Amino acid sequence: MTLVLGCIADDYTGASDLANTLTRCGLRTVQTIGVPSDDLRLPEVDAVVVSLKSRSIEVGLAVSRSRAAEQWLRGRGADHVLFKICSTFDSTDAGNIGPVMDALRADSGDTIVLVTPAFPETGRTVYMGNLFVGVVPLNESPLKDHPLNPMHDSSLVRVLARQSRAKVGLVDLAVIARGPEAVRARLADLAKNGIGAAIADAVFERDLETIGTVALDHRVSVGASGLGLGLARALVASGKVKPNAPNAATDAAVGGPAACLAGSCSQATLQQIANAEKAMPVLYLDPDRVVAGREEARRALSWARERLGEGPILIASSSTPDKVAALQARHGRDAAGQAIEQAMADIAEGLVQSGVRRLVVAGGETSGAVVDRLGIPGFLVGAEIAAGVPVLRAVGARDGDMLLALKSGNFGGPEFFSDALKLMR
Ligand SMILES: Nc1ncnc2c1ncn2[C@@H]1O[C@H](COP(=O)(O)OP(=O)(O)OP(=O)(O)O)[C@@H](O)[C@H]1O
Ligand SMILES: O=C(O)[C@@H](O)C(=O)CO
Repeated sequence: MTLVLGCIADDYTGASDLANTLTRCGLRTVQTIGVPSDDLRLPEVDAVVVSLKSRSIEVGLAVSRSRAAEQWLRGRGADHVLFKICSTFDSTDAGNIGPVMDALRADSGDTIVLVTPAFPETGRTVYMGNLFVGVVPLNESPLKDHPLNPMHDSSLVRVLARQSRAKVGLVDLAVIARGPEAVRARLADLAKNGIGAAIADAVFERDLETIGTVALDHRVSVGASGLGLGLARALVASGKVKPNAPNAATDAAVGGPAACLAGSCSQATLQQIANAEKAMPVLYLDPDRVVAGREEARRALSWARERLGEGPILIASSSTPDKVAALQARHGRDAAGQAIEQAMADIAEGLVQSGVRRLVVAGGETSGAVVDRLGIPGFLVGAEIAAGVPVLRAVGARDGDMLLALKSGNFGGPEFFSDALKLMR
C-alpha cells in the first residue's frame, strides 16, 4: 500500500468527517483507531485517517501519539500529512494544536505550515484570520460554552500564537483569490521573516482548492475537512490519484437492534435530542449520579434492554450550558467529563452485548470513549448522513459486523438521529 495522503485526526468524529470528505472526493480512504497493528487487514487505499483522542489530553501525550501516527503514515509512503483539527479550532491556550503542529513541522523539515479550519459546507469560514461559525465570529458562537474548551477569541492568528513556538502570520483572502502562485509568494515572504505558521483565509471551496494545491508543496498542513477537500481535489487534478466511487461493500445491511448515545452538549445536539423524542424513547442520564458511580449506567442499560426489541432508543447525558457549568463546579471539569464518557462506554458495551449492531454516537470525546471500549480498530466509509457525518462500517471488530455513525457535536440537521437510522439498515 502506498498512500498519497496521510492524516492524523485529533478526535474520532473529526476523523470520520475527514474520511467522508476524502471518500466523496474520490480517494479510497480508511479510518483507523489509533496507529493500526500490523495484523489489521486494510484494503488497498489512497488515504488513511489515523484517529487519535488527543484534542483534550495532556500536551506531551498528544505530541507523542501524533508523532507515532506520522511515522506510521510516512512509513506507508505518505509524502503529505494533514493534521485534522476541529473546524471550530477546539483547543486551549495550552494546546494541543500548536504543540502538535510544531512537532510535525520539526519532523518534516518544512519552514512554514499552512493552517485553516475553514469548512464552508458546514458554515465555517475564515476571513482576515478570524473564524466565523455561520454568521457569527467564533467567540460569539455556541463554542463559547463548550464543556472542555470554550472558545473566547475568534482571531486564529492570536489563538495559535499563544499555543505555538512558531511566529504566526496570515495569508489573507485577497492573496488566496489570486491563486496558487500568489500564495506561494506570500508564504516565501512570511518564511523569510521567520514566520513558521500561516493562517489561511478561506470562504469558498475554490479557496480551499488553492490552499490544497499549495499545501502539497509542503510535507505537513493543519486544518479541518475543508482542507482535506482542497488536498484531495488537488491530488486528483494533478493525476496523482484516480478518482474512485465510494466502496459499495459498505452498503450491505446489518440488521438487529439500534441505539443512539449523546454526550455532546452542543446546541445542535440538544435540539436533535429534543426532536428525537417524537421518534424513539429517550432517557436522560442524571449527571450527578453518573459521577457518583456506575449504578446510573446500569439503570440506563436495563431501561434500554426493556425497549430494544420495539425499535431504536436514545440515551443522553447532554445538558444546557448552565447545568454543565453547575455540574463542573460541583465535581471539576475533567472529572465530570471523564465520568460521563466512561458511563457512555459502559452503556455502549452493554448494548452491544445485548445485540445492538447499529449505533449512533454524538460527540467527539464521547465517540472516542465508546469506540475504544468496543475495541473497533477501523472503519470503512459508507453513505453520507449529513455534511461531515458518514455511515461507518467497522473492520476487524471483535463483535463482528457493525454500523456506526460518529457525529461531531455541531453537525447534522434537526432530525439527525432518525436520518442516521434510515441509512443504517
Ligand atoms: N451533562 C453534562 N455535564 C457536563 N459535562 C458533560 C455532560 N454531558 C456530557 N459531558 C461531557 O462533555 C464533553 C462533550 O464532548 P464531546 O466531544 O463528546 O462533544 P462535542 O464537543 O459537542 O463534540 P465534538 O468534539 O465532536 O464537536 C464530554 O467530555 C462529555 O463527557
Ligand atoms: O471539524 C469539525 O468540526 C469536526 O470534524 C470535529 O472535529 C468535531 O469534533
